[in-house]
Amino acid sequence: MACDESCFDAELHLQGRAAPEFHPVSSCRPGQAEAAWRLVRPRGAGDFTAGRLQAMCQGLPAPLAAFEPREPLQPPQLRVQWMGATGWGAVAAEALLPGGFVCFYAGELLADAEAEARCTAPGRDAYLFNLTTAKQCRKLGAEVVSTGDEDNPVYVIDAYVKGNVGRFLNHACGPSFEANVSPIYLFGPEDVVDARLPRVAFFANRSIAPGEELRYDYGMPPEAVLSPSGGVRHQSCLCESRACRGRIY
Ligand SMILES: C[S@@+](CC[C@H](N)C(=O)[O-])C[C@H]1O[C@@H](n2cnc3c(N)ncnc32)[C@H](O)[C@@H]1O
Repeated sequence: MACDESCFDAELHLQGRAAPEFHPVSSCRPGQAEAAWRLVRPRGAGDFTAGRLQAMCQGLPAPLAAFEPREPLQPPQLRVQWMGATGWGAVAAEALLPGGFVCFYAGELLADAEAEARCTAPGRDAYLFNLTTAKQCRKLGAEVVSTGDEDNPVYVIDAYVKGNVGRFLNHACGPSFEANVSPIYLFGPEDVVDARLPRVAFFANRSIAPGEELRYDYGMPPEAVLSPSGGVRHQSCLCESRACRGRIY
């Protein structure tokens, strides 16, 4: 679902630099997700309410702390800015309070295998956001048919070509002062709740001043990314945090 700039929830300042092949889409739904959304709607959806999910998630660590917000999420003003060595980044254009909503992560919704198949170039994986694994879905009380590794996501959001401001958030190793936002799986009341298809929303870990870059820990294990030939790929980290692990993956 490509759409015009009115869909974009951030003030975009691309400063004359093109973000190659990138098309902004609404942050309300992952791009192209409508068909997939219908496709995966569970037969027993009526049994599986957001309220029940919320109850079952108490005490689970983020990002599995799925919840239903009490009030509509109000997106703050963000802007996209050239950060130098780490490319484009997202910056707060207004002060954010701890726990405040930052933005969604939108993109194309893909089955995990299709997302992996797209990752032929180095760095490409960093635009994927894994949704819940079969194991996590079970923790959330859902019955899912496993199609492979229990720790692999069932679905993935790919924001490389289509996405919103969420795809511009860079990585900072955490926990640290620099990793100032966290992603949370969110099951909104207006959706047909499917444990495999949470939305991904970012929230502030602390007070954030206007002009601060927004970064989160991508949390990618060191051997998570393989090249098409099966070798392990690494990407150096430039987060400059005291907690820096030296590599994004
Ligand atoms: C999801 S994108 C973030 C937006 C990206 N900077 C851009 O210009 O489109 C992830 C990519 O940003 C860069 N990046 C993000 N965080 C970084 C970090 N801490 N150190 C080095 N590169 C980083 C890497 O190229 C990575 O593949």
